[in-house]
Amino acid sequence: MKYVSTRGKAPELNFDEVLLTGLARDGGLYVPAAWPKLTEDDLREMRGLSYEEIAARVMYPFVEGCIPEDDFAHLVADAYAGFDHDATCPLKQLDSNTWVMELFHGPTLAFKDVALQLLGRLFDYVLKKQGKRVTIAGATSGDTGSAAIEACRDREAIDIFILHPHNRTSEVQRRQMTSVLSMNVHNVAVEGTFDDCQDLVKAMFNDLSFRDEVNLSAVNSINWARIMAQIVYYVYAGVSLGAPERGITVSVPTGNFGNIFAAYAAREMGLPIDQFIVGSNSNDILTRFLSDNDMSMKQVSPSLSPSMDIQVSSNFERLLFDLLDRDGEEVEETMQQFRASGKMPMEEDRWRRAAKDFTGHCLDDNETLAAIGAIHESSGELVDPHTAVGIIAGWTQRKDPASPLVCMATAHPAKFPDAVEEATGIRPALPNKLADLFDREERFEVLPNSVDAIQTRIRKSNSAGSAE
Ligand SMILES: Cc1ncc(COP(=O)(O)O)c(C=O)c1O
Ligand SMILES: N[C@@H](CCOP(=O)(O)O)C(=O)O
Repeated sequence: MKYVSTRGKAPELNFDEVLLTGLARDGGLYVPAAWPKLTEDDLREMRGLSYEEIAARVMYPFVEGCIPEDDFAHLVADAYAGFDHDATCPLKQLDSNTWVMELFHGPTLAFKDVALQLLGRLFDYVLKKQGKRVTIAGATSGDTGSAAIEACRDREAIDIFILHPHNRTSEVQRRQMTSVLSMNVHNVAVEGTFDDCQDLVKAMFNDLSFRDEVNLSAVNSINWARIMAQIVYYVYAGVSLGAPERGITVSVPTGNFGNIFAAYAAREMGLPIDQFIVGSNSNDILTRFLSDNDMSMKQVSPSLSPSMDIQVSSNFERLLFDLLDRDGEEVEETMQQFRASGKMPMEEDRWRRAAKDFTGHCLDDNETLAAIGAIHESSGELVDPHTAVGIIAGWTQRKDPASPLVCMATAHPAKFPDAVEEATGIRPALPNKLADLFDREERFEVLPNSVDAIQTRIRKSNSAGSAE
């Protein structure tokens, strides 16, 4: 499998290069040169297989040529062995034709574990084979950070720096990151928003001499391997609910567009998906784009679903690449205009193509609280604010009531206990593995929103490491 950049100028890479590279050297994102196909028979044969077996089958074409099939199957099985549900990502029925796919049974209680538990192992495998070390820089609005830290802590060939927006994550999210005291883990609270953190990471990747000096790698969904691992649960949901004979509708609480893009990738591979529903909070740039072709940035406002407090959804560029018929130059121009003017130019017929498959819906904080309450009352389920946004988006926007609606439950309710308690009167307890989270020592430093400050911090740590 070869990978190409959405901006068309970076070299084509194979899987292990893509894994270590993160952002392409031309500023684009890597995608497969062609989508591997799942035939109807492939889908039928997956019925009744375990999550791990389906995962190994779905992902193997993406790594073929770099990792032998047996080794890959072992890495996959090991990645999910620590999940605390036998089905790994169970599907729970909410009403006669709505399912919730629980993606939060990994170590840090969010869907990020599904990809990052595998990524940590893939990094280890490839770095050992190549005798290399990397510095990982990641941006988080709360969940990627802890999942990445958990996946990379104490790994010999990795130093990991995670930037989170100071005072803009939930306390549980912050403590999950900052209470990991491993020597190779560095938490930085940036005086800014998640978008600022993400821009800092991208700026470090675009500084080619810095990225080569420290061997920069990524754990955010700019890294193709993240998307690859997220494709699996859509296939798992689809075959569990009748694929290839029957399609599904998916509803996904969306921020950086990685999760919903993985659903799109699953459809490009052959899984029947009838509709993609994008749920947002009051930071509603994607909903405005899908309803009115208005992709214009506004000031980001903090919400009860902080992991979606975002304006620039990185992975939208991967969809844009397909909407612009894989013309890298046009993608680059469009992205530059978006960054310069704050508004993405999009021709009507291209926008119509996107709006035909994708539907957006946004909820403000009051509606989110009401949603958590209503879902609890009607089904008995406690859901976190992100999941609630996705479920209501699904219920209001599904076009075909006969198509099974699968809503992605992206975080455990105990990650956002204040909102859940306000909405239902019930404070969800942290699972035992995190019961002492509020007693653990924390370590992080606060730095200004400045590339220089972050680069200096990374260099300082690298030179201390090499002096030891
Ligand atoms: C709990 C939760 N839900 C939804 C999202 C949005 O997912 P994505 O960024 O893949 O669109 C995130 C963050 O990414 C999250 O942490
Ligand atoms: N909501 C995310 C933001 C980063 O998204 P990613 O999927 O690109 O890693 C978070 O939890 O940090």
